[in-house]
Amino acid sequence: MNAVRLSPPATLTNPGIVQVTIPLASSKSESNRALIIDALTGFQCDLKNLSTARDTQTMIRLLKSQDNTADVLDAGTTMRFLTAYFTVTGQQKTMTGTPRMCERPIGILVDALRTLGADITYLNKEGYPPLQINGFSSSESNRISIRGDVSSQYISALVMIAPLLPNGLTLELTGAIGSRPYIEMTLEQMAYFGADVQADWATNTITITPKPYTPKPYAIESDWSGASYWYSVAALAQDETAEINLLGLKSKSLQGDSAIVDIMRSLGVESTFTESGVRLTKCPTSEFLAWDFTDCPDLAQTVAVCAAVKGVTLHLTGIESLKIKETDRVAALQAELQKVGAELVELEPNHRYEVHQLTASHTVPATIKTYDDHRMAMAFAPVAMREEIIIEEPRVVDKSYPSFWDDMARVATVDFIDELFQV
Ligand SMILES: O=C(O)C1=C[C@@H](OP(=O)(O)O)[C@@H](O)[C@H](O)C1
Ligand SMILES: C=C(OP(=O)(O)O)C(=O)O
Repeated sequence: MNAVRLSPPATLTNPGIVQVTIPLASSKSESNRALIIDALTGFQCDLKNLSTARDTQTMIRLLKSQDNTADVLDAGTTMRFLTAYFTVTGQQKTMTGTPRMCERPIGILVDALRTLGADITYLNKEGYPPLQINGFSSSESNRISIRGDVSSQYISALVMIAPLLPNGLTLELTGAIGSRPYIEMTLEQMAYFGADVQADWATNTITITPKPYTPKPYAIESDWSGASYWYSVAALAQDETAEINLLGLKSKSLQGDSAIVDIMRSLGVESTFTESGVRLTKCPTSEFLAWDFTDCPDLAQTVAVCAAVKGVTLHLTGIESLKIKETDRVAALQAELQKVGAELVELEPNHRYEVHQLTASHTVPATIKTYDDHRMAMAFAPVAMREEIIIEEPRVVDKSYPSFWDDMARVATVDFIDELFQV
Protein backbone atom coordinates (compact mmCIF):
# COMPACT_ATOMS: atom_id res chain seq x y z
CA MET A 1 0.00 0.00 0.00
CA ASN A 2 1.43 3.37 -1.05
CA ALA A 3 1.01 6.53 0.92
CA VAL A 4 0.21 9.40 -1.44
CA ARG A 5 -0.33 12.99 -0.57
CA LEU A 6 -3.43 14.35 -2.29
CA SER A 7 -4.29 18.00 -2.38
CA PRO A 8 -5.37 18.54 1.24
CA PRO A 9 -8.74 20.15 1.89
CA ALA A 10 -8.84 23.71 3.21
CA THR A 11 -10.61 24.33 6.52
CA LEU A 12 -11.71 27.90 7.06
CA THR A 13 -12.53 29.14 10.55
CA ASN A 14 -12.57 32.03 12.99
CA PRO A 15 -13.32 35.09 11.03
CA GLY A 16 -12.16 38.06 13.05
CA ILE A 17 -12.54 41.66 12.19
CA VAL A 18 -12.86 42.19 8.45
CA GLN A 19 -10.69 45.21 7.62
CA VAL A 20 -8.51 44.38 4.65
CA THR A 21 -6.98 45.59 1.38
CA ILE A 22 -6.78 43.01 -1.40
CA PRO A 23 -4.61 43.55 -4.51
CA LEU A 24 -6.79 41.07 -6.55
CA ALA A 25 -5.74 38.93 -9.51
CA SER A 26 -6.08 40.53 -12.94
CA SER A 27 -8.73 39.45 -15.43
CA LYS A 28 -8.02 36.22 -17.33
CA SER A 29 -10.66 37.18 -19.89
CA GLU A 30 -9.01 40.49 -20.74
CA SER A 31 -5.56 38.85 -20.59
CA ASN A 32 -6.44 36.06 -23.01
CA ARG A 33 -7.90 38.47 -25.55
CA ALA A 34 -4.90 40.80 -25.30
CA LEU A 35 -2.57 37.80 -25.79
CA ILE A 36 -4.34 36.67 -28.98
CA ILE A 37 -4.32 40.19 -30.42
CA ASP A 38 -0.65 40.58 -29.41
CA ALA A 39 0.18 37.32 -31.18
CA LEU A 40 -1.64 38.57 -34.29
CA THR A 41 0.66 41.65 -34.29
CA GLY A 42 3.72 39.38 -34.11
CA PHE A 43 4.09 39.80 -30.32
CA GLN A 44 4.82 43.51 -30.50
CA CYS A 45 2.47 44.83 -27.81
CA ASP A 46 3.64 45.66 -24.30
CA LEU A 47 1.04 43.88 -22.13
CA LYS A 48 1.06 44.93 -18.50
CA ASN A 49 -0.52 43.21 -15.49
CA LEU A 50 -1.22 39.94 -17.32
CA SER A 51 -3.09 37.43 -15.18
CA THR A 52 -1.23 34.75 -13.26
CA ALA A 53 -4.29 32.50 -13.75
CA ARG A 54 -3.52 29.03 -15.11
CA ASP A 55 -5.84 29.75 -18.07
CA THR A 56 -3.66 32.72 -19.04
CA GLN A 57 -0.35 30.99 -18.34
CA THR A 58 -1.55 28.13 -20.55
CA MET A 59 -2.39 30.61 -23.31
CA ILE A 60 1.09 32.20 -23.07
CA ARG A 61 2.78 28.79 -23.18
CA LEU A 62 0.76 27.48 -26.13
CA LEU A 63 1.15 30.65 -28.21
CA LYS A 64 4.92 30.22 -28.03
CA SER A 65 5.03 26.42 -28.31
CA GLN A 66 6.22 24.65 -31.46
CA ASP A 67 4.58 21.35 -30.39
CA ASN A 68 1.99 19.83 -32.69
CA THR A 69 -0.38 19.27 -29.78
CA ALA A 70 -1.93 22.12 -27.83
CA ASP A 71 -3.33 20.90 -24.51
CA VAL A 72 -5.43 23.72 -23.06
CA LEU A 73 -6.21 21.76 -19.85
CA ASP A 74 -9.55 23.13 -18.59
CA ALA A 75 -9.41 26.63 -20.11
CA GLY A 76 -12.46 27.35 -22.27
CA THR A 77 -11.26 30.67 -23.73
CA THR A 78 -7.85 29.19 -24.44
CA MET A 79 -9.44 26.29 -26.37
CA ARG A 80 -11.83 28.45 -28.37
CA PHE A 81 -9.52 31.44 -29.04
CA LEU A 82 -6.52 29.27 -29.98
CA THR A 83 -8.58 27.09 -32.33
CA ALA A 84 -9.43 30.21 -34.34
CA TYR A 85 -5.91 31.67 -33.99
CA PHE A 86 -4.05 28.53 -35.11
CA THR A 87 -6.49 28.18 -38.01
CA VAL A 88 -6.05 31.68 -39.40
CA THR A 89 -2.27 31.60 -38.92
CA GLY A 90 -2.10 28.30 -40.81
CA GLN A 91 -0.72 26.18 -37.97
CA GLN A 92 -1.50 22.49 -37.99
CA LYS A 93 -2.35 21.58 -34.39
CA THR A 94 -4.13 18.95 -32.38
CA MET A 95 -6.31 20.76 -29.87
CA THR A 96 -7.11 18.87 -26.68
CA GLY A 97 -7.78 19.36 -22.98
CA THR A 98 -9.01 17.72 -19.80
CA PRO A 99 -11.75 15.06 -19.99
CA ARG A 100 -14.25 17.78 -19.05
CA MET A 101 -12.93 20.06 -21.82
CA CYS A 102 -13.64 17.20 -24.24
CA GLU A 103 -17.29 17.31 -23.09
CA ARG A 104 -17.61 21.08 -23.71
CA PRO A 105 -19.07 21.74 -27.20
CA ILE A 106 -17.04 23.47 -29.93
CA GLY A 107 -19.02 22.49 -33.06
CA ILE A 108 -20.54 25.95 -33.58
CA LEU A 109 -17.06 27.51 -33.79
CA VAL A 110 -15.65 24.73 -35.98
CA ASP A 111 -18.60 25.01 -38.42
CA ALA A 112 -18.01 28.76 -38.72
CA LEU A 113 -14.26 28.28 -39.27
CA ARG A 114 -14.98 25.65 -41.94
CA THR A 115 -17.24 28.15 -43.74
CA LEU A 116 -14.31 30.58 -43.71
CA GLY A 117 -12.04 27.94 -45.29
CA ALA A 118 -10.69 25.82 -42.44
CA ASP A 119 -9.95 22.11 -42.72
CA ILE A 120 -10.69 20.80 -39.21
CA THR A 121 -11.47 17.21 -38.23
CA TYR A 122 -12.71 15.76 -34.97
CA LEU A 123 -10.53 13.07 -33.43
CA ASN A 124 -13.14 11.53 -31.21
CA LYS A 125 -16.71 12.82 -31.00
CA GLU A 126 -18.24 15.15 -33.61
CA GLY A 127 -18.63 18.63 -32.20
CA TYR A 128 -16.21 18.19 -29.29
CA PRO A 129 -12.45 18.31 -28.66
CA PRO A 130 -10.01 16.77 -29.35
CA LEU A 131 -9.78 18.11 -32.88
CA GLN A 132 -7.19 18.45 -35.59
CA ILE A 133 -6.56 21.69 -37.47
CA ASN A 134 -5.25 20.55 -40.85
CA GLY A 135 -5.05 23.80 -42.79
CA PHE A 136 -6.72 26.97 -43.97
CA SER A 137 -7.30 28.45 -47.41
CA SER A 138 -9.53 31.43 -47.00
CA SER A 139 -12.84 31.22 -48.87
CA GLU A 140 -14.77 34.07 -50.48
CA SER A 141 -17.37 33.73 -47.77
CA ASN A 142 -17.35 36.54 -45.24
CA ARG A 143 -20.90 36.40 -43.89
CA ILE A 144 -21.80 33.88 -41.21
CA SER A 145 -24.91 33.23 -39.16
CA ILE A 146 -24.04 31.91 -35.72
CA ARG A 147 -26.05 30.97 -32.63
CA GLY A 148 -25.50 33.31 -29.73
CA ASP A 149 -27.01 31.20 -26.98
CA VAL A 150 -24.40 28.49 -26.36
CA SER A 151 -21.13 30.31 -25.69
CA SER A 152 -20.03 33.85 -26.50
CA GLN A 153 -16.47 32.52 -26.69
CA TYR A 154 -17.08 31.21 -30.24
CA ILE A 155 -18.06 34.73 -31.32
CA SER A 156 -15.10 36.36 -29.55
CA ALA A 157 -12.76 33.80 -31.15
CA LEU A 158 -14.08 34.55 -34.65
CA VAL A 159 -14.16 38.34 -34.42
CA MET A 160 -10.58 38.49 -33.08
CA ILE A 161 -9.20 36.77 -36.20
CA ALA A 162 -11.53 38.67 -38.57
CA PRO A 163 -9.23 41.67 -39.26
CA LEU A 164 -6.79 39.18 -40.86
CA LEU A 165 -9.36 37.65 -43.21
CA PRO A 166 -9.03 38.98 -46.77
CA ASN A 167 -12.70 40.00 -46.88
CA GLY A 168 -13.22 40.73 -43.19
CA LEU A 169 -16.28 39.22 -41.55
CA THR A 170 -19.94 39.91 -40.91
CA LEU A 171 -21.48 37.83 -38.12
CA GLU A 172 -25.23 37.59 -37.73
CA LEU A 173 -25.98 36.36 -34.23
CA THR A 174 -29.15 34.30 -34.03
CA GLY A 175 -31.39 33.48 -31.08
CA ALA A 176 -30.81 34.78 -27.59
CA ILE A 177 -27.33 36.11 -26.86
CA GLY A 178 -25.62 34.90 -23.70
CA SER A 179 -22.59 36.55 -22.08
CA ARG A 180 -22.91 39.58 -24.37
CA PRO A 181 -20.58 41.79 -22.24
CA TYR A 182 -17.78 39.34 -23.10
CA ILE A 183 -18.39 40.00 -26.83
CA GLU A 184 -18.40 43.73 -26.14
CA MET A 185 -15.15 43.35 -24.18
CA THR A 186 -13.59 41.63 -27.22
CA LEU A 187 -14.78 44.33 -29.60
CA GLU A 188 -13.55 47.12 -27.27
CA GLN A 189 -10.11 45.54 -26.98
CA MET A 190 -9.96 45.01 -30.75
CA ALA A 191 -10.90 48.66 -31.36
CA TYR A 192 -8.22 49.77 -28.90
CA PHE A 193 -5.68 47.91 -31.04
CA GLY A 194 -6.92 49.67 -34.19
CA ALA A 195 -9.44 47.17 -35.57
CA ASP A 196 -12.38 48.51 -37.51
CA VAL A 197 -15.39 46.94 -35.74
CA GLN A 198 -19.08 47.77 -35.82
CA ALA A 199 -21.73 46.13 -33.69
CA ASP A 200 -25.39 46.76 -34.38
CA TRP A 201 -27.23 45.35 -31.37
CA ALA A 202 -30.62 46.18 -32.92
CA THR A 203 -30.00 43.56 -35.61
CA ASN A 204 -27.35 41.59 -33.69
CA THR A 205 -24.85 42.01 -36.50
CA ILE A 206 -21.11 42.51 -36.08
CA THR A 207 -19.01 43.73 -39.00
CA ILE A 208 -15.20 43.76 -39.09
CA THR A 209 -13.22 45.10 -42.05
CA PRO A 210 -9.84 43.63 -43.05
CA LYS A 211 -7.23 45.82 -41.38
CA PRO A 212 -4.21 44.72 -39.34
CA TYR A 213 -4.01 45.42 -35.60
CA THR A 214 -1.71 48.21 -34.42
CA PRO A 215 0.69 47.11 -31.66
CA LYS A 216 0.27 49.23 -28.51
CA PRO A 217 0.91 48.97 -24.77
CA TYR A 218 -2.10 47.67 -22.82
CA ALA A 219 -2.75 47.27 -19.09
CA ILE A 220 -5.16 44.55 -17.88
CA GLU A 221 -7.72 45.50 -15.20
CA SER A 222 -8.21 43.52 -11.99
CA ASP A 223 -10.72 40.68 -12.18
CA TRP A 224 -14.33 41.54 -11.33
CA SER A 225 -15.27 37.83 -11.20
CA GLY A 226 -12.59 37.36 -8.54
CA ALA A 227 -13.85 40.50 -6.79
CA SER A 228 -17.27 38.89 -6.40
CA TYR A 229 -15.98 36.54 -3.66
CA TRP A 230 -14.89 39.58 -1.64
CA TYR A 231 -18.35 41.07 -2.02
CA SER A 232 -19.68 37.83 -0.56
CA VAL A 233 -17.17 38.03 2.31
CA ALA A 234 -18.38 41.56 3.05
CA ALA A 235 -22.05 40.51 2.79
CA LEU A 236 -21.59 37.56 5.17
CA ALA A 237 -19.18 39.23 7.64
CA GLN A 238 -20.55 39.43 11.19
CA ASP A 239 -18.41 42.53 11.71
CA GLU A 240 -20.84 45.39 11.04
CA THR A 241 -17.89 47.72 10.47
CA ALA A 242 -16.37 45.43 7.83
CA GLU A 243 -14.38 47.27 5.19
CA ILE A 244 -12.69 45.66 2.18
CA ASN A 245 -10.62 47.66 -0.30
CA LEU A 246 -10.24 45.93 -3.66
CA LEU A 247 -7.39 47.37 -5.70
CA GLY A 248 -7.25 47.92 -9.45
CA LEU A 249 -10.99 47.94 -10.24
CA LYS A 250 -12.68 50.72 -12.21
CA SER A 251 -16.32 51.83 -12.17
CA LYS A 252 -16.34 51.86 -15.98
CA SER A 253 -15.11 48.37 -16.76
CA LEU A 254 -14.93 46.18 -19.85
CA GLN A 255 -16.02 43.30 -17.61
CA GLY A 256 -19.73 42.51 -17.34
CA ASP A 257 -19.11 40.92 -13.95
CA SER A 258 -18.87 44.46 -12.58
CA ALA A 259 -22.66 43.89 -12.29
CA ILE A 260 -21.75 42.49 -8.86
CA VAL A 261 -21.86 46.12 -7.62
CA ASP A 262 -25.62 46.31 -8.29
CA ILE A 263 -26.39 42.74 -7.25
CA MET A 264 -24.64 43.03 -3.92
CA ARG A 265 -26.36 46.30 -2.98
CA SER A 266 -29.41 44.06 -2.41
CA LEU A 267 -27.32 41.60 -0.39
CA GLY A 268 -26.00 44.28 1.95
CA VAL A 269 -22.79 45.61 0.35
CA GLU A 270 -22.24 49.23 -0.66
CA SER A 271 -19.47 50.05 -3.18
CA THR A 272 -17.54 53.30 -3.16
CA PHE A 273 -15.06 53.84 -5.99
CA THR A 274 -11.75 55.35 -4.93
CA GLU A 275 -8.54 56.31 -6.75
CA SER A 276 -7.13 52.84 -6.16
CA GLY A 277 -10.21 50.66 -6.69
CA VAL A 278 -13.42 50.05 -4.79
CA ARG A 279 -14.24 50.09 -1.05
CA LEU A 280 -16.89 47.67 0.23
CA THR A 281 -18.91 48.47 3.33
CA LYS A 282 -22.13 47.11 4.76
CA CYS A 283 -25.62 48.43 3.99
CA PRO A 284 -29.17 47.12 4.63
CA THR A 285 -30.12 43.80 2.95
CA SER A 286 -33.27 42.98 0.94
CA GLU A 287 -35.35 39.89 1.78
CA PHE A 288 -35.77 38.88 -1.86
CA LEU A 289 -33.63 39.27 -4.97
CA ALA A 290 -34.36 38.32 -8.61
CA TRP A 291 -31.48 38.45 -11.07
CA ASP A 292 -30.98 37.49 -14.71
CA PHE A 293 -27.45 36.07 -15.07
CA THR A 294 -27.50 35.91 -18.90
CA ASP A 295 -24.87 38.66 -19.08
CA CYS A 296 -22.81 37.50 -16.10
CA PRO A 297 -23.01 33.70 -15.71
CA ASP A 298 -19.80 33.47 -13.68
CA LEU A 299 -21.44 35.43 -10.83
CA ALA A 300 -24.29 32.97 -10.33
CA GLN A 301 -22.49 30.67 -7.89
CA THR A 302 -21.19 33.54 -5.75
CA VAL A 303 -24.63 35.11 -5.48
CA ALA A 304 -26.46 31.81 -4.94
CA VAL A 305 -24.25 30.80 -1.99
CA CYS A 306 -24.25 34.28 -0.47
CA ALA A 307 -28.06 34.63 -0.67
CA ALA A 308 -28.54 31.09 0.67
CA VAL A 309 -26.42 31.68 3.74
CA LYS A 310 -27.86 35.14 4.38
CA GLY A 311 -31.41 33.76 4.19
CA VAL A 312 -32.33 35.94 1.19
CA THR A 313 -34.65 34.19 -1.27
CA LEU A 314 -33.07 34.43 -4.72
CA HIS A 315 -34.71 33.93 -8.11
CA LEU A 316 -32.21 33.18 -10.88
CA THR A 317 -32.77 33.23 -14.63
CA GLY A 318 -30.23 33.04 -17.45
CA ILE A 319 -28.20 30.20 -15.93
CA GLU A 320 -28.64 27.61 -18.71
CA SER A 321 -25.01 27.95 -19.84
CA LEU A 322 -23.81 26.92 -16.36
CA LYS A 323 -24.45 23.31 -17.34
CA ILE A 324 -21.61 23.31 -19.92
CA LYS A 325 -18.92 25.07 -17.92
CA GLU A 326 -16.10 23.51 -15.80
CA THR A 327 -18.75 21.23 -14.35
CA ASP A 328 -22.55 21.22 -14.50
CA ARG A 329 -22.70 24.15 -12.09
CA VAL A 330 -26.46 23.87 -11.57
CA ALA A 331 -26.13 20.25 -10.41
CA ALA A 332 -23.04 21.11 -8.34
CA LEU A 333 -24.85 23.95 -6.57
CA GLN A 334 -27.89 21.75 -5.98
CA ALA A 335 -25.74 19.14 -4.24
CA GLU A 336 -23.54 21.47 -2.20
CA LEU A 337 -26.06 24.14 -1.10
CA GLN A 338 -27.89 21.37 0.80
CA LYS A 339 -24.80 21.03 2.99
CA VAL A 340 -25.05 24.65 4.17
CA GLY A 341 -28.79 24.38 4.85
CA ALA A 342 -30.26 25.65 1.59
CA GLU A 343 -31.62 24.37 -1.70
CA LEU A 344 -31.69 25.31 -5.36
CA VAL A 345 -34.96 24.33 -7.02
CA GLU A 346 -36.11 24.62 -10.63
CA LEU A 347 -39.31 26.72 -10.80
CA GLU A 348 -39.71 26.60 -14.60
CA PRO A 349 -37.87 23.83 -16.48
CA ASN A 350 -34.40 24.95 -17.55
CA HIS A 351 -35.34 28.61 -17.08
CA ARG A 352 -36.19 29.95 -13.61
CA TYR A 353 -34.62 28.73 -10.39
CA GLU A 354 -34.97 29.62 -6.71
CA VAL A 355 -32.46 29.45 -3.88
CA HIS A 356 -33.85 29.49 -0.35
CA GLN A 357 -32.75 28.55 3.12
CA LEU A 358 -34.12 25.36 4.70
CA THR A 359 -35.51 25.29 8.22
CA ALA A 360 -33.78 22.03 9.20
CA SER A 361 -30.32 22.41 10.73
CA HIS A 362 -27.24 21.15 8.91
CA THR A 363 -23.95 19.62 9.98
CA VAL A 364 -21.12 22.06 10.71
CA PRO A 365 -18.53 22.05 9.29
CA ALA A 366 -19.91 21.23 5.85
CA THR A 367 -17.41 19.59 3.50
CA ILE A 368 -17.84 21.09 0.03
CA LYS A 369 -16.94 19.18 -3.12
CA THR A 370 -15.54 21.39 -5.89
CA TYR A 371 -16.01 19.22 -9.03
CA ASP A 372 -12.81 20.57 -10.69
CA ASP A 373 -14.49 23.98 -10.67
CA HIS A 374 -12.61 26.96 -9.25
CA ARG A 375 -15.82 28.90 -8.78
CA MET A 376 -17.32 26.19 -6.53
CA ALA A 377 -14.35 26.57 -4.15
CA MET A 378 -14.36 30.36 -4.16
CA ALA A 379 -18.15 30.76 -3.96
CA PHE A 380 -18.34 28.61 -0.81
CA ALA A 381 -15.22 29.97 0.95
CA PRO A 382 -16.98 33.14 2.25
CA VAL A 383 -19.39 30.91 4.24
CA ALA A 384 -16.48 30.88 6.74
CA MET A 385 -17.68 34.31 7.86
CA ARG A 386 -20.67 32.51 9.44
CA GLU A 387 -19.46 28.99 10.27
CA GLU A 388 -16.52 26.65 9.86
CA ILE A 389 -16.36 25.16 6.37
CA ILE A 390 -14.12 22.63 4.59
CA ILE A 391 -13.35 23.00 0.88
CA GLU A 392 -12.10 19.90 -0.97
CA GLU A 393 -9.43 20.13 -3.69
CA PRO A 394 -8.83 23.80 -2.91
CA ARG A 395 -6.11 24.23 -5.57
CA VAL A 396 -8.85 24.33 -8.23
CA VAL A 397 -8.69 28.10 -7.69
CA ASP A 398 -5.46 28.19 -9.74
CA LYS A 399 -7.55 28.30 -12.91
CA SER A 400 -8.41 31.96 -12.39
CA TYR A 401 -7.16 33.21 -8.99
CA PRO A 402 -4.01 31.42 -7.74
CA SER A 403 -3.51 33.70 -4.72
CA PHE A 404 -7.09 33.23 -3.50
CA TRP A 405 -6.22 31.28 -0.34
CA ASP A 406 -3.38 33.65 0.59
CA ASP A 407 -5.84 36.51 0.27
CA MET A 408 -8.56 34.64 2.23
CA ALA A 409 -6.05 34.02 5.02
CA ARG A 410 -6.30 37.74 5.76
CA VAL A 411 -9.93 37.44 6.87
CA ALA A 412 -10.12 33.80 8.03
CA THR A 413 -7.87 31.10 9.42
CA VAL A 414 -7.17 28.83 6.46
CA ASP A 415 -5.76 25.41 7.39
CA PHE A 416 -4.70 22.89 4.80
CA ILE A 417 -5.14 19.62 6.66
CA ASP A 418 -1.85 18.02 5.75
CA GLU A 419 -2.76 14.40 6.12
CA LEU A 420 -1.61 11.30 4.27
CA PHE A 421 -4.25 9.54 2.24
CA GLN A 422 -3.82 5.79 1.75
CA VAL A 423 -4.43 4.14 -1.60
O1 LIG B 1 -15.02 35.17 -23.07
C1 LIG B 1 -14.73 34.99 -21.88
O2 LIG B 1 -13.67 35.42 -21.38
C2 LIG B 1 -15.67 34.24 -21.04
C3 LIG B 1 -16.99 34.10 -21.42
C4 LIG B 1 -17.99 33.38 -20.60
O3 LIG B 1 -18.24 32.13 -21.21
P1 LIG B 1 -19.55 31.85 -22.12
O4 LIG B 1 -19.55 32.80 -23.24
O5 LIG B 1 -19.33 30.44 -22.58
O6 LIG B 1 -20.75 32.03 -21.24
C5 LIG B 1 -17.52 33.17 -19.18
O7 LIG B 1 -18.35 32.24 -18.54
C6 LIG B 1 -16.09 32.69 -19.13
O8 LIG B 1 -15.64 32.53 -17.81
C7 LIG B 1 -15.16 33.70 -19.76
C1 LIG C 1 -16.44 29.35 -17.43
C2 LIG C 1 -15.22 29.78 -17.10
O1 LIG C 1 -14.11 29.71 -17.88
P1 LIG C 1 -13.89 29.02 -19.30
O2 LIG C 1 -15.20 28.88 -19.99
O3 LIG C 1 -12.98 29.98 -20.02
O4 LIG C 1 -13.23 27.70 -19.03
C3 LIG C 1 -15.01 30.44 -15.79
O5 LIG C 1 -13.90 30.95 -15.57
O6 LIG C 1 -15.91 30.46 -14.95
